[in-house]
Amino acid sequence: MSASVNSQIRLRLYRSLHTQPRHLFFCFLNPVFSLLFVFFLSPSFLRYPPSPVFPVVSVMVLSAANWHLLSRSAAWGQLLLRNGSVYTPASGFQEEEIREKLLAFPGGSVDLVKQESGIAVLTVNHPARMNAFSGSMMVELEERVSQLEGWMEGKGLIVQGAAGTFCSGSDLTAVRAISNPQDGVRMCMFMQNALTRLLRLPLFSVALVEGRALGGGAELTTACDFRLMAPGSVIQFVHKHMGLVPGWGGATRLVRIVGSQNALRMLGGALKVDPEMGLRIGLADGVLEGSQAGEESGACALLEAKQWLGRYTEGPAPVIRAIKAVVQSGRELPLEVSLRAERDVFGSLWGGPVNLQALVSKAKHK
Ligand SMILES: CC[C@@H](C(=O)O)C(=O)SCCNC(=O)CCNC(=O)[C@H](O)C(C)(C)COP(=O)(O)OP(=O)(O)OC[C@H]1O[C@@H](n2cnc3c(N)ncnc32)[C@H](O)[C@@H]1OP(=O)(O)O
Repeated sequence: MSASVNSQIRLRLYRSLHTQPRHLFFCFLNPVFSLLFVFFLSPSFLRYPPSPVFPVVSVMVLSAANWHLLSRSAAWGQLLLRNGSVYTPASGFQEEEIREKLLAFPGGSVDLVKQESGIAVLTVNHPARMNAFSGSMMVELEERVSQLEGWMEGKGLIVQGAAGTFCSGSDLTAVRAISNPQDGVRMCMFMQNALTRLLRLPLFSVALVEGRALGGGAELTTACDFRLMAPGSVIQFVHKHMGLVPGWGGATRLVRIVGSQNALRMLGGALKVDPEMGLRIGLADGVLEGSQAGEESGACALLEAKQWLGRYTEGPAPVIRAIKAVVQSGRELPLEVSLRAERDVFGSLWGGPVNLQALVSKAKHK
């Protein structure tokens, strides 16, 4: 197993022990049961006089196996519980039920193209409805995030909308059909899981905002590390006008990006944030030049976004992914847990091929 995979597992173990303290209890209980089993059921105890060899050797073997399994099981437990999700079956969230329901509202697609360069492009594709998320697109988004989680060569991700506009939120046809609170909350949990996992991916992600990012579309932009806005584009949390607040995690992430005062203004006033305002409040990380109009503009914007992202994704994948991993820990974890995670990620790189190569080449950072 590669060092970076190992460090990912350890990182998940930290998260798991932090967010699921009961794992600590099992870590303790499992060895205790093993010891009881060895001492009272071992053949040497069923004989007289008892020989110490079997229990001692068994305790040693079981302790090693226990440690290995337990440290892995907490991590893998977290992985099995859908790797970085907020809501799990343990917290009463039945993902399959809402998935079935969402699939009853088809239309559009969420397309993923992974490139050799380590940059992937995720396209929200439903132009007839300004790229609104149908139910099946929500399910597809979650599937694409799973694919990206398994993509060990990935360094960067561009999230865009098809046909020159970003995304107009939930498809109102689906919204009307599931307008009861129970289904609404389950849809919100499903999307919170998918978008949280999107933001936690160990690669640099950027939302390429052309045209409009409305409602859930505005929330999607906050699930990326960066936002690049094209001239004339708008990010607008229209939820207030819908008698709602954001539910896909957009408010929580927005506060972390622009601060609570700006978030209050944006949500309270359903403000239309243009590129200039986006830059001023820290929502946008860059504005595209985008002089091109018509059909060509989308391809140009994507090319520009790739070049913009290139300054962060230039270099070997393990290093790029490690950088995102330590920043992600700092974003989410308590100080001491994050410091330990940083130590482990650091340890996975120190003395590794890239590090040794850099030492040999005596790089100067002028
Ligand atoms: C759960 C709530 C929240 C969330 O998930 O967090 C949401 O996201 S709720 C959805 C919020 N979004 C909206 O309310 C968008 C409503 N639409 C508009 O404001 C406008 O359509 C537009 C996006 C500003 C575009 O306006 P314009 O350029 O004038 O085009 P059209 O209005 O003609 O739109 C073309 C076509 O697209 C359909 N459309 C647009 N958005 C949606 C949507 N979210 N759901 C379903 N359909 C949508 C629009 O109805 C037009 O279709 P036709 O009428 O069939 O031509």
